[in-house]
Amino acid sequence: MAGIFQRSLRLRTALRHLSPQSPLSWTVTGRHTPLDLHCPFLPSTSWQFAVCSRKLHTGGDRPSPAAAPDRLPFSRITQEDLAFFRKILPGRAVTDPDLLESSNVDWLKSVKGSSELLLRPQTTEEVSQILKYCNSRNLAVNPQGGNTGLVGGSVPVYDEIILSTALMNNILTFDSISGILTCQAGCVLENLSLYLEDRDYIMPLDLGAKGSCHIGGNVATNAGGLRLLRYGSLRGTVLGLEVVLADGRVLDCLSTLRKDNTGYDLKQLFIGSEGTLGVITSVSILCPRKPKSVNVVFLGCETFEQLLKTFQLSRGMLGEILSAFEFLDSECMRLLNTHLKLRNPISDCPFYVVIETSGSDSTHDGEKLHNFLEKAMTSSLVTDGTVATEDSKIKALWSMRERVTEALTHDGFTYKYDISLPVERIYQLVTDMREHLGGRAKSVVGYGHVGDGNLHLNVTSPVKDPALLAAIEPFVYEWTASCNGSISAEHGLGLKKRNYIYYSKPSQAVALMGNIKAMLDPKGILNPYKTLPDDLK
Ligand SMILES: O=C(O)CC[C@@H](O)C(=O)O
Ligand SMILES: [Zn+2]
Repeated sequence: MAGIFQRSLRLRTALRHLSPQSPLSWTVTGRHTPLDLHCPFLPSTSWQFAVCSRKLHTGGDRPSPAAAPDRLPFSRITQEDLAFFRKILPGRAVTDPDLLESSNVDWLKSVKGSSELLLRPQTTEEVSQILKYCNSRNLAVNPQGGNTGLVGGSVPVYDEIILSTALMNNILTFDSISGILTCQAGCVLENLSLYLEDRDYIMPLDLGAKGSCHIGGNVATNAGGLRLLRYGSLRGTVLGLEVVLADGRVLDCLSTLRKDNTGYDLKQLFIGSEGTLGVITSVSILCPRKPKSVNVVFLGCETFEQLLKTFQLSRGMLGEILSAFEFLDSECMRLLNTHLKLRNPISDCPFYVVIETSGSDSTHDGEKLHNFLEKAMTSSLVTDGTVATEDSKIKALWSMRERVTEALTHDGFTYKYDISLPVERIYQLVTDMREHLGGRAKSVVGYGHVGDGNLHLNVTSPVKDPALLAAIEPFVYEWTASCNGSISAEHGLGLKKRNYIYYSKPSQAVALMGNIKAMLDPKGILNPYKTLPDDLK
């Protein structure tokens, strides 16, 4: 009883900060979590595949394990090739193995290539020269941005040449009337955010990895992140792209127009293509105005049903100011406590919610948030909560959600699933997975973007465990297909998930993807072994 009293007291105290008499003026700052890699290095054979010939719920075959992909017959780099690259990129054709090390391995340290050449172009013209040459010589190329991907798409699998966009980091133009930013692909997302904030705008995209990911990589993977609920996907906010095709031709679709119905919208082909159809060199993007008032609350719910009702209530009562509705479960909280020593800001609950509002009037927003929280509390939807009023606390609250991925890297080997489902089903998969595994895993955690119906299901084990993997897959994919969900909501397919594509796409669609690949990259030199399934190679 005392506990319940204390909980509601805390929320009531928090609500007082939201009264119209004390309007809020919070801002959310610095959400980037430095990437701290301490997980043991895993051998390059650590990926596991399953192949299924068509979508399961339409009556396909059961997937069966397959080996790592065979190295396709690309040429090996010769001294003449090196001389060419050194000539066109003086001092920027890197062969030192120590310098290549971090570009050869992914952020999770689960995929490791053995590339011997890293190219660092600065201009579109240089990218064009590189690809023209590689295409003529049949040299495979791995385009790389900030290398923060989670599906092994951003690193070489064998000895593909790494083409980094790191030095293509200039902002080209910014139109302060319409909020359209045009920049090179290698601009770091956080740098773009800072640039825009000085001009009263923000990026429509925000992710935990913003301190290192590149906008070109974000577009190439159609990254979702924390603001999608409010500002929509990159498919809507990217207005134009400049792309270098496999043979070196430059496709200039760098439009800054909101409306353009002159035939096919070709840029869409490259958004989410994971570097398999072309190398994105410049991006123009529509940016929202910087909100004048940003508020963050952290709430606890007893059941996922209550959490969903809280989401429904927030949509109704907060309306257009709702900018994020994220969740994590108590297992995530345990890992945050254990591995990162982050303290739960409220009392222990089975589920936690991070809600962000972004609006233009702090009094109005504070009032709305106050009424919403009052209603959520009196309807017994939330059992505890806290409201941040200072920057440091706001940052701390966001950390509880943003640093779950980092906490997981300290929990052993992690099997990661990024699933899109009808929102009312998203936690059922976690519950069913726990029951299905019956204690064989170290941790089974669920978190993600409630507002987008996107679950991040992660299963850990002390070491890589093929028997555990066999229990997780294909169960997780069959479960997802049975709800007509997607096996990749926002992380892409990369190397790790590509052979599961048939669970979420009909075979005719996959075949058409193969036709498009063959038309744009007939020799298959761009990011081989990624996105497209083995049976299309
Ligand atoms: O690590 C993951 O599974 C999710 C990473 C990211 O998409 C997030 O939403 O935090
Ligand atoms: Zn996510």
